[in-house]
Amino acid sequence: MQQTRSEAREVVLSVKDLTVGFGEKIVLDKLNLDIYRGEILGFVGASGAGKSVLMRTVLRLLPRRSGSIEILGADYDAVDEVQRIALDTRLGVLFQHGALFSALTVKENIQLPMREYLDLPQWLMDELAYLKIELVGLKPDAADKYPSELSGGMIKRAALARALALDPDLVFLDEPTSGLDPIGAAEFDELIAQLRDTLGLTVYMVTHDLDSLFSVCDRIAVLGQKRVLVEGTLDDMLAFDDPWVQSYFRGKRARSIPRPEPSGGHPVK
Ligand SMILES: Nc1ncnc2c1ncn2[C@@H]1O[C@H](COP(=O)(O)OP(=O)(O)OP(=O)(O)O)[C@@H](O)[C@H]1O
Repeated sequence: MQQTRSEAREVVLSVKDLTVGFGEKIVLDKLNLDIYRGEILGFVGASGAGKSVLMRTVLRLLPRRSGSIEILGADYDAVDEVQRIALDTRLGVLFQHGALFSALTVKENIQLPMREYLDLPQWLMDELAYLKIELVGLKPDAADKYPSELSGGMIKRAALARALALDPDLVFLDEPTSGLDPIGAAEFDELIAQLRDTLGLTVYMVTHDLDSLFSVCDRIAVLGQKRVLVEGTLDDMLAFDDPWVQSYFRGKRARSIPRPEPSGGHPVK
């Protein structure tokens, strides 16, 4: 039943038989993964399993040995330079720890992708930057602040504003709530869900945060044994017979987090 519904949905990222390695070491081996338009996919796995490697390979920051990656219906290897740049503008990335440029203000950080990809007058880039700042729930006076003057939560929001600078379709978030206190993390999760609903974003979120997985992710994929071990709903995770998956989703921490009702909205689709 679920498969029929998934098949009808538009695939915005399709990874097929992806193999990535460093020297003798194979990190990902014939990995397959699809992400559907409008969903928030939570990507989990043990430390060192290769979550960041996968994200960086999809973003073409790392080379792959074999396999194909289709983003928004286009095969990166088959498009020309102009189409490649156009595709890049439809992707937003929030790297772990925010990764803002410390010598630039929030506004200038947000305007970096605009400068790189668009040819806009300064006044328009200023207006757009203020729009993004508002969109992520920051006050306008954050625009002229430097990253060192911001709290951890504000840095995450500013980095998210930069990821949204070019109005992307697909956003990659690498551990967006790491380092935030539980309230800050819950607010950030709420913001992600809100942006998905209002902007129609598709979100690929690498996370260790069980609260995020339980509260905002529509689907979960687990990386293990160099591939996607299991993907689906929380119930699929709970039913999956693997020691790491069982201890992760049924462990003490997981049990202490209230799960939403299956019919109540987010996690089960
Ligand atoms: N540039 C690189 N050169 C060599 N090995 C690398 C490189 N990048 C990553 N690796 C290795 O690939 C493996 C997967 O790393 P990765 O950072 O993707 O793990 P992860 O699942 O994101 O872990 P974590 O949850 O701790 O962030 C690790 O063994 C790492 O040492």
